[in-house]
Amino acid sequence: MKQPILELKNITTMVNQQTNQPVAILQNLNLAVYPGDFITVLGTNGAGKSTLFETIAGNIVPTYGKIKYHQKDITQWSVTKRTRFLSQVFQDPKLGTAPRMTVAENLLLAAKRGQHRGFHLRKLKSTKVKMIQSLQQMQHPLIDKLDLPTENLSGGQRQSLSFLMATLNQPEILLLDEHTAALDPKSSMQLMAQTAQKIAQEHLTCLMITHHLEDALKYGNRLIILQEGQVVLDLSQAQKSQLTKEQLAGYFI
Ligand SMILES: Nc1ncnc2c1ncn2[C@@H]1O[C@H](COP(=O)(O)OP(=O)(O)OP(=O)(O)O)[C@@H](O)[C@H]1O
Repeated sequence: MKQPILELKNITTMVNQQTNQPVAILQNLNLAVYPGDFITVLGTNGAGKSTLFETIAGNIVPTYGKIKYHQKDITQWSVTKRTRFLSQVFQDPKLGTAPRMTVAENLLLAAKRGQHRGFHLRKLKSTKVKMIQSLQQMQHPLIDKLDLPTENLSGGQRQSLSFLMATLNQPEILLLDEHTAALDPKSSMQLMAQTAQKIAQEHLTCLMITHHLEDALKYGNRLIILQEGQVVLDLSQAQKSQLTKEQLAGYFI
């Protein structure tokens, strides 16, 4: 029996506790994530999906409950400490990349992430050769853009870079928070294909928030639905392969 990489046990996250109207955003939430899981996360606006990710990433410390990583209690671990095993891509293409730095410099930064070393432009040349080789292997569209400042990229290209940076060091856990939502349909489809390919090739463990029911059904081996801060449905690959988009939509009515 596989052990989970990550476990959320009875997580309750309260806000406005100092007022007379405290609100529980996550309510006694339980979730076990196993190695190689690709979990699509659905839920209506305000269901607590982003709060769940913030809690996993350490930006929010839960009011009650425990978070375990390989059975170790990491509930109080800082965001920085968690970046050793965790990477994120957000909805906003402007997040996740340094705008004035070139694509190559951003990739170099990502490659050095968590290594506590200084940033040496001198090292850029040798690292760039390796980058070009791996981008060529991937037939990646950013191959011609390495010397361009990131702020000059389109939203789709920038998001593609954010994804590349987030997965460069093969994180043990990857969180994708509607990472294709701000893109036009073509760019969104391209990035989603790139995402699925990378996750499959490198056996990454991933949670992906999406509002696209088709994507939630098409990708991943599990599908969960959040409602009022709780996981109300957790479907296996076999269960979700039996579901139609219309049946899935029924859970939201
Ligand atoms: N600091 C806060 N203070 C008060 N309410 C908050 C706070 N942070 C989040 N909330 C509320 O908690 C609920 C869950 O928010 P969250 O962003 O996690 O939802 P979501 O499922 O990601 O929604 P969406 O699909 O719209 O992105 C929302 O009703 C939000 O307004």
